[in-house]
Amino acid sequence: MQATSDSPSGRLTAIVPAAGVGARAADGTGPKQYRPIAGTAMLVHTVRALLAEPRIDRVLVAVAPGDAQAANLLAGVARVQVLACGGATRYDSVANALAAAGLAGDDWVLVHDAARPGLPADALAALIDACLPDPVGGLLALPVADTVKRAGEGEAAPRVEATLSREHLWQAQTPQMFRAGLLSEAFARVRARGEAPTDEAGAVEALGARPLLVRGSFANLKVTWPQDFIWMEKWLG
Ligand SMILES: Nc1ccn([C@@H]2O[C@H](COP(=O)(O)OP(=O)(O)OP(=O)(O)O)[C@@H](O)[C@H]2O)c(=O)n1
Ligand SMILES: C[C@](O)(CO)[C@H](O)COP(=O)(O)O
Repeated sequence: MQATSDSPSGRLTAIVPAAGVGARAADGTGPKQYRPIAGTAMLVHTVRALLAEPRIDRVLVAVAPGDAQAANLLAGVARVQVLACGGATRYDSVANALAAAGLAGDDWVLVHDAARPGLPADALAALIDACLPDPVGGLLALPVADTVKRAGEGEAAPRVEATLSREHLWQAQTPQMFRAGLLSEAFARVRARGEAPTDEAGAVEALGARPLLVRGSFANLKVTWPQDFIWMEKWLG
C-alpha cells in the first residue's frame, strides 16, 4: 500500500501510529484511540492538533488492517490519509507507514502517538523550529521531576530495590522528528539487530546520532491508564 504524495522534497509529513489495542486503558469498548474525550474521539483530537500546524503538509494515520473506524472519523478531512498498515508493535506500525509514505530522503517525518491528544500548539511549533535547522532532528521530552525508584522483580506488592539518580534523565514524548532518509536507515539498522525500539529516537541513536531534546508539556501526556482519561477530559474540555 502506497500513500499518494504531491509533496516536493523537504516537506513535512506526520505519521500517527494508531494501531494499538490499548490494553492498559481497556474498558471493554475497544481501542482507546476511538474513545470520546470531551465528546470527540481521541484520534480526532490528535489529528486536529497536527493539522493546526501549517508547516505539516499531510498526516498519515496507521491503523490495524480491517479497522474502518479511523477512515470513517476522518473521511473528507483535507491533508489526512488513513493507511491500513499497522503492525504487531508500535515500531512495526511506524516502519510500515514510513515505507508506504513514498518520501524522499530529505523530507521530514514527524511521528506522533494517537494516544497523545493534548499536544499543545506551542510545543509542536518549538519542536519543528528546533529540528528544521538541525542535522539530526529530535523529540519532545520532559526532564524527570520526581525521585526515581527501581522495584524488585516478580513481587505481588512491589518494594523499592534502589533509588536511582534522576540527573540528566528525560521522559520521551512525541512528536519525534527526523529526515525520512535517516529514519529509514535507523529502522534498517535496528531491524538487522533484531531490535524493536519503543521510539524513533531510540532507532536513530543506534546509528550513533544524538537527537535534540526539546522541552515538551505535561498536557502532552500519553493516555495510557483509565485515570488518564479523566485528566485529559479536563484539558481538552
Ligand atoms: N502495534 C501497535 C501498538 C501501538 N501503536 C500505537 O502507538 C501509540 C503508543 O502506544 P501505547 O500508548 O502503548 O498504545 P497501545 O499499544 O494501544 O496501549 P497498550 O500498550 O496499553 O496496549 C498509540 O497511539 C498506539 O495506537 C500502534 O500503532 N501499533
Ligand atoms: C513513543 C513513546 O510515546 C515515547 O514515550 C512511548 O514509548 C510509546 O509507548 P509504548 O508503550 O512504548 O508503545
